[in-house]
Amino acid sequence: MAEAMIDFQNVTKHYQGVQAAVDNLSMSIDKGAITVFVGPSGCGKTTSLRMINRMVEPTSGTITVDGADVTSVPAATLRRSMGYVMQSSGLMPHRSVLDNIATVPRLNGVSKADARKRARELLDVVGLASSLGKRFPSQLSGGQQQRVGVARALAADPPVLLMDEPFSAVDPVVREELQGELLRLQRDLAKTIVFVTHDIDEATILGDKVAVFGVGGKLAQYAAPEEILRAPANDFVASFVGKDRGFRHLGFTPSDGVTVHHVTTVTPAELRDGSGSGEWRLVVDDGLCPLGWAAPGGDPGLIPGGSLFRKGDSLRRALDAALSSPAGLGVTIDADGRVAGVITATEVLAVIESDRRARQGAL
Ligand SMILES: Nc1ncnc2c1ncn2[C@@H]1O[C@H](COP(=O)(O)OP(=O)(O)OP(=O)(O)O)[C@@H](O)[C@H]1O
Repeated sequence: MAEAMIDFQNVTKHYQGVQAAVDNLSMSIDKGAITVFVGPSGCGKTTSLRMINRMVEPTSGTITVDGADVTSVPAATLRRSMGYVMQSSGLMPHRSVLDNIATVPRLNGVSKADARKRARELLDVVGLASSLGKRFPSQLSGGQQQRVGVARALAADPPVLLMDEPFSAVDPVVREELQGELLRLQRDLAKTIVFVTHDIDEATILGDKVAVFGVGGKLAQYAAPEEILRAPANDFVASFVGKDRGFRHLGFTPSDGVTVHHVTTVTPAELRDGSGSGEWRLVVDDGLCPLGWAAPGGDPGLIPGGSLFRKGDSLRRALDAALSSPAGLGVTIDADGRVAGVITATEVLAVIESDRRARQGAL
């Protein structure tokens, strides 16, 4: 079993005039993992997050971090010991990017030169060019500002990172990029991350565990994302997760049962010079990497292919590859990107169906 880093024991928060923003929350957050708080607006996610670093004080109950009651540490010290990233990056507008990142180390007594050196390293860690260090926050894009926000939160190398809707103000493409970056960073850093979002897709992509909060600040379900998608605890969770949860769940289902078939390949030169064929042929370069498809018949035109599938990918990727292919055949590649064969949509669907039956039988 994973080791706990943060523990909520019967934690309740009443703001004046609000029934209960958080209602008797008890949960244990794993060390070195990403835990996502998700739920509709006003269900107490931010309040729960902020009680961890005492930006908000609970009305009752206890929170411990690494075994110590948070009230045993002065609030300001506690806050500095955890990274905090919020939606509107929260950068200081009149300070350069480097100085923003260096803020907490400076407060902790690190010399200006050392703090800036560390800030420059962190720009690289979050994928920003060092030349951006001299700019002011307003001279960066929204996505870059969020990266700086992450760098600033990491500056003092805190074991715990609190992230409150950090990617919700950027467009979907940048958001996906930032999510990928966070997962990459986390593979190296293994921080204890608590991440708030109201987007269930973001929650299932990022979370090792997901806590679904319901109306009235009650924890409705707390489990691994695949478990929440497969077996929502109640109607509220089921409706929050949405009708397409079955499809999302495929993202966690292995594709072992899908057979990879041989495919006829042809190079662009062979395609130009040769005669037609009665079947779809996969056009490949000299290194056997896929370039596209040649339709049955004599037309030498190259038709762009769909998404690619690697052995070991999820059933969702298998289905994507098969359905997005103009030939109805999902191109399978090996670890080096070379063609390994093709999969058919019919067979992928048959595996999905047998997986569904097996799961129903197990319930
Ligand atoms: N400082 C405050 N004073 C009074 N009520 C508050 C305060 N902060 C939050 N609340 C109320 O507490 C409840 C929970 O708010 P909270 O911000 O924790 O929810 P949330 O799930 O993070 O919502 P959102 O997704 O909209 O940010 C809401 O009803 C909110 O109006």
